[in-house]
Parts: sequence; C-alpha cells; structure tokens
Amino acid sequence: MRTALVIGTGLIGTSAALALAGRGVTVHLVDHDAAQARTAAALGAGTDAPPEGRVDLAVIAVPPAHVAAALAGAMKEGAARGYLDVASVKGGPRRELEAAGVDLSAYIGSHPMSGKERSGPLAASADLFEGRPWVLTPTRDTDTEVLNLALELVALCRAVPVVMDADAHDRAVALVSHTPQLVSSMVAARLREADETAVRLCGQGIRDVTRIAASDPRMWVDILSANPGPVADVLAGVASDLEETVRSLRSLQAADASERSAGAAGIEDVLRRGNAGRARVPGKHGAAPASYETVAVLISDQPGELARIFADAGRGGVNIEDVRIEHATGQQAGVVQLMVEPSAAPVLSAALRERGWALRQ
Ligand SMILES: NC(=O)C1=CN([C@@H]2O[C@H](COP(=O)(O)OP(=O)(O)OC[C@H]3O[C@@H](n4cnc5c(N)ncnc54)[C@H](O)[C@@H]3O)[C@@H](O)[C@H]2O)C=CC1
Ligand SMILES: O=C(O)C(=O)Cc1ccc(O)cc1
Repeated sequence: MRTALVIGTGLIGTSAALALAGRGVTVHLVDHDAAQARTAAALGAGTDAPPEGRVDLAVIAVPPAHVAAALAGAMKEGAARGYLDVASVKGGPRRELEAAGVDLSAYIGSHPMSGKERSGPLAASADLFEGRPWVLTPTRDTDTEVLNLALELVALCRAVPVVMDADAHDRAVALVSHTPQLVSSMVAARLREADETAVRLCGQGIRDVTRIAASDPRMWVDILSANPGPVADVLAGVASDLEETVRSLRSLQAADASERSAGAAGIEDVLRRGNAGRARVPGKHGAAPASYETVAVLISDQPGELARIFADAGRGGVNIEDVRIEHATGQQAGVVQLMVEPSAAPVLSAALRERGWALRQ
C-alpha cells in the first residue's frame, strides 16, 4: 500500500495514520472538523491536503452512526481502491449500506480491539494497535484485493488479524467491551454523590474497575445504539447475578444460621464464577493467560523514576511482562508492580535491591 485516506482523524483514525505514515505510506487526512485533521497532520500522521487521485485504501474512522454516510460519500467520489471502517459495531453499518444499495465488493468492515477512554487526535499513538486483535468481517462479496489491503493495514499497524462474521462479532463485543463499559460507568456513578472522605480511600481496585467510565458518553451512546439487543442480553445476565447477590447479602444479616450459610454460599458462588471467567482473559498480545509473579517496588513521585526501574531491570537481564502503578492518594510516592516470569522474580528482586530500590513484600 502506497497511499491512504483517513476519514475521521480522532483517536483511532490518527493512531492508524501515525502507524501508516511511520511505515512510509502517504496518508491524507480529512475530518468534518478541519481543526482535527490539522492537529493530526501536525502530529506527523500525514497531510491534510486532499489526495490528487485515487488512494489505495480509505479508512473510515468516524462514529458508528456516521459510517454509512461517510463511506457512501467517499465511494461516490471514487476516492479509493478499497474502503474499510473501524466502527465498534459491524452488523448495523453493513445493513445500512446494503439498504442504501451501495456496491459492497470494495468494502470491508473491521474493528481494532484496542482503544482508550480518551478521544481525539491528541490521544492517538502509533503503537495503539500493536499486538492487539483487529477483527475483519469479509463476506462472499468482498474483493480479494480489498481483503489484502485490509490485511496489509493490520500488518502495518502491527496488529493481529481475526476474521469473523459481523453478527458474531457484535455478540462477542457485547460481552467483552460494551457491557463492561456500562458496568464500569454504573460502579463509577455511585461515587458521584459520595462523601469526600469515602472518595479519598479509592485504591487500585476501583481505579481498575472504573478506568473506562471516563469514556466519551456521546461515542458510547452511538456504539450502544448500534448493538442494543446483544448488550441487553448480556446485561440481563449481570442483572440476575446482581439480584441473587443482593438476596445473598440480605441472608447474611439473618438471625437464622442456616439462612446465613446459604447467603455465604451464594456470595462464594459468584466470586468463584468470577475467578473462572477472569482466568480466561488472555494475557499480553492475546497469548494464553500467564501467571506472572509480582515484584513490588516503592518509588517516589519524581520524573524519570519509572525509566530508572526499567533500565535497572534490563541491566539485571529481566524481561518485564506487565506493569501496574499504584499511587497513594495525597502522597508523593507510589508502588510499581512489575510482573515477570516466576523464575525471573528472585533475579529481579536481587538486581533491584542491589541498585538501592526498596521492595515491598
Ligand atoms: N475509542 C475507542 O477506544 C475505539 C473506537 N473505535 C471506533 O472508531 C471510530 C472512531 O472512534 P474514535 O477515534 O474513538 O472517536 P473520536 O471522537 O476520537 O474521533 C472521531 C472523529 O470523527 C470525526 N467525524 C465525525 N463525523 C464525521 C464525518 N461524517 N466525516 C468526517 N469526520 C467525522 C470527528 O470530528 C472526530 O474527529 C468509531 O466508530 C468507534 O466506534 C474502535 C475501536 C476503539
Ligand atoms: O480502553 C479499553 O481498554 C478498551 O477496551 C477501549 C475500547 C473501546 C471501544 C472499542 O471498540 C474497543 C476498545
């Protein structure tokens, strides 16, 4: 692929453009808000000048409700040899395009399974998709040339292609992305009116559970509006667990000992089912879940501390598999949890101690 047109230069469009531009593709950037395209261009994602002729691939990276119109417009202009969208929902936009009578042979629906709770070009990064699944939904009608262009885009973004049927994709993301977004927002909503003294106690657990609650509500209304049935089905299952859990908790307050033990069993059951589900979440880069050991290091909240730890771990010959950072509220200190292969944990601990780091047990 030598040329691309990115329509919608927000988080996803600009991230893809940065990856393509960084690998030598000439990228043209358009957005209905010209300032967004200018910002993306200033970040090195390409040029906001229009292409002179037909580009190889047009990437439609606008909110789901605007995909069909943006795509139909670009196709009418004959802007590209192939067209691909990145919307989080695949069935709805495809049906809209079919209803509009658009020739879909030059189009492929896609969805990079990577994002952020922030929007816009300033949140973009060239490595956003690295090692992450990128779903492609070709049909019998999709031109092989277009599928190949899509595979090239995924490879240039260093993502991992996953081919799926559009409706199966929508049911899958209802489970792994759309319902979690709602549940995260609902937990975070409890904090809105909470006492400041309670909020000050927030630790890493609630930070993990509510991270995506900071997402843009307009974008999510759009995404959920395009996938309401599958999300309602998954959420109904969560609601039934919630009702059962409330009943179990009430039983724990009962005078009768056997009712209390039934309550405890109910709570244990939901927690155990949670353990089993969590164990199925793939590890880094979609690999099988790995059990790492954690080495916890105390750091002061100063610039360069993290870089220093990583450099010291590297000098000790240890590969860090994953990392979490816990900030203590109101303190100039935190704890960095370095996750490593179990055999590397003692090596890392010794290397860090030797270089003066304080480890937390
Ligand atoms: N945010 C995320 O984490 C992920 C989002 N997606 C999908 O990627 C697409 C883009 O999302 P983000 O980049 O997060 O949103 P964003 O809000 O950062 O960017 C969207 C951009 O599209 C522009 N736009 C809207 N309508 C347009 C139109 N008709 N023509 C041209 N430009 C238009 C907006 O001005 C904005 O700059 C959505 O379809 C979303 O479902 C996919 C994976 C992850
Ligand atoms: O921030 C995260 O961890 C996400 O999971 C973001 C995300 C949001 C929307 C998508 O369609 C895909 C990924």
